[in-house]
Amino acid sequence: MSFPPVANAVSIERVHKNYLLGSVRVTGLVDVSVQIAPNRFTVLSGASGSGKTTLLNMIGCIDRPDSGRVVVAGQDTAQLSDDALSDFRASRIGHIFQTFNLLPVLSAYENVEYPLLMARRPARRRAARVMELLDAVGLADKARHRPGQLSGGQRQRVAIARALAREPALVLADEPTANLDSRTGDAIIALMRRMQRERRVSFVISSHDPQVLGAADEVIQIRDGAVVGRREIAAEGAR
Ligand SMILES: Nc1ncnc2c1ncn2[C@@H]1O[C@H](COP(=O)(O)OP(=O)(O)OP(=O)(O)O)[C@@H](O)[C@H]1O
Repeated sequence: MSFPPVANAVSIERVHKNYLLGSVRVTGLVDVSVQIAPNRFTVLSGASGSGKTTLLNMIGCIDRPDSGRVVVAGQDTAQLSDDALSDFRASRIGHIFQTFNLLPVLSAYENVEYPLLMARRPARRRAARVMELLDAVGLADKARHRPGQLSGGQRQRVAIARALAREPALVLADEPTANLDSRTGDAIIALMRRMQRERRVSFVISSHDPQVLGAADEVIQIRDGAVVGRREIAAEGAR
């Protein structure tokens, strides 16, 4: 399936989100408006508890805002029922997590294949896609290994391949280097950057890792649930 190009990968308009902890209201996001251009490597930065994960969860359709508009890859998410939102999320958004979140009983191959099985892709197309992706992340020779037989960096490579399996418009990564040593983290950042450029996909990453910030096209600073600054590093295509 092909999709028309969109002006913004993400458009967030006046989003508010609170959490209830018992009877206590905890602020997640306060009146956040932000546009994220497509085909870029955008980093959300901020101290612990500032609201990065909450914002990423809004963009990733994992959670809905209390009020405001969330448009992802041209789709106003409020227009979708919960089931349609799950389908949209699975087909258009890839997720990468701090703790990798691979299925431990499946091999690297099967972990990458899983979203394609869910999408009912025919077996031959699945096999070609999985091997192309494992090759792209440098793990073609580890296809039969389970996560427990792989290093942290290798597990994150599998997770990157899995996130890209369905050719999403957007890949979201929540602190993707937090559980890796700095050298492995650097390699993972370089891999994500390369995938972003080669596959013309938008990456939005929450991180306070200086190495991740250093790789960004743009940094969006979050504090106390609000966007407090933006730093443009380079125009798209200029890096
Ligand atoms: N499910 C929840 N229930 C209650 N409060 C929550 C929930 N999720 C987040 N919060 C609160 O919302 C605020 C923003 O949290 P969030 O996880 O978005 O921050 P963060 O910037 O991602 O932090 P970190 O870098 O530590 O992951 C914090 O005060 C947090 O305690």
